[in-house]
Amino acid sequence: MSTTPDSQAAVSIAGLSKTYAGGFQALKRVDLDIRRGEIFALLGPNGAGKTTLISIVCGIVTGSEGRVTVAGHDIVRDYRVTRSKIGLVPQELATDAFESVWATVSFSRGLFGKAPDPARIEKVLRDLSLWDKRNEKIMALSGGMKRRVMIAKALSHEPEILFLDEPTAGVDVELRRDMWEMVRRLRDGGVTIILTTHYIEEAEEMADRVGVIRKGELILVEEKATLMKKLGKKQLTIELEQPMAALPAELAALQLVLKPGGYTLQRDFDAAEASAGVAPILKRLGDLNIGFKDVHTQQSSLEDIFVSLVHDNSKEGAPA
Ligand SMILES: Nc1ncnc2c1ncn2[C@@H]1O[C@H](COP(=O)(O)OP(=O)(O)OP(=O)(O)O)[C@@H](O)[C@H]1O
Repeated sequence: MSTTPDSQAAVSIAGLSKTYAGGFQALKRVDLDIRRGEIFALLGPNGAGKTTLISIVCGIVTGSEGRVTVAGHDIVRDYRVTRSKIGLVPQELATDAFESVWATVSFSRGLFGKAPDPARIEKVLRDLSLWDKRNEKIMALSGGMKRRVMIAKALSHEPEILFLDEPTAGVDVELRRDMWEMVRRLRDGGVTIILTTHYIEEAEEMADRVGVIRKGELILVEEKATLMKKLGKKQLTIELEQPMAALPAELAALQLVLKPGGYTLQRDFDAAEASAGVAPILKRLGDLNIGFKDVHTQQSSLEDIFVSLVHDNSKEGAPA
């Protein structure tokens, strides 16, 4: 277990624990390095410790043990420096309802000691489709627009690292897609993104790497693509024209299974063998003159993987 933060990382967390005043341990010796320029998705069920982790890095909550650095700066010793490098979009919409969008976002920049920069604020508002609303009071905006304002505030001081805590909870599909697009643009512009989410689809769509946290423990950190490859499954289903009374030995040798009723053949692949496996099976059926009406494959999603990690793995601990 590492105890020295990595100064090259955007965020380096070493041996971080948090016990709240009542004695509840929300984080247990978490080690995690967030690479510069990546989109990192932190997944976990309710109460797993995601907000606690983000809040510590952003200096809102104090850790009980361990060290965190942001771009090589200690978050406690160099608080002002590290905080100015971070933009935080919290779960709760917290902003002054009576101010205009423009004033709110400009003021936010000022809080970080940055000189006014109307061109920068204009760009942020335009990128978030808020430009037309710049003179409206926050209270007059829809929920989705208010959420955009929260993001604009977080971006107003040009952070290197953006934390998004459940960014699309409760937003409609269109806004969710817009936000994903925007997050990608930010990443392409060099911003490191850390997001927490309940929507596995969001992590699947967006993340370069995924971390899974459960009961305060980081049980897995993996490239999303590797995770899908390692733990993903594919299932091939073949609907036959004529039912089979029993599975012929030639098909059993291909690890096909005959489902009750005799009309359906099935075969499970792990992700590594899946792409190569389907065609030979279909060819073999053709050679044996076995007619089929339909063939489909189903791929397990990150959701299946996540559910199995969080629920089935409680005794074994982290997977290899
Ligand atoms: N100030 C606090 N005092 C005591 N316990 C707390 C405090 N804040 C959070 N907790 C507890 O710590 C645990 C982790 O909470 P946290 O908000 O970090 O989880 P989360 O993964 O972000 O969950 P959610 O997605 O529901 O926000 C929860 O059991 C929560 O009740």
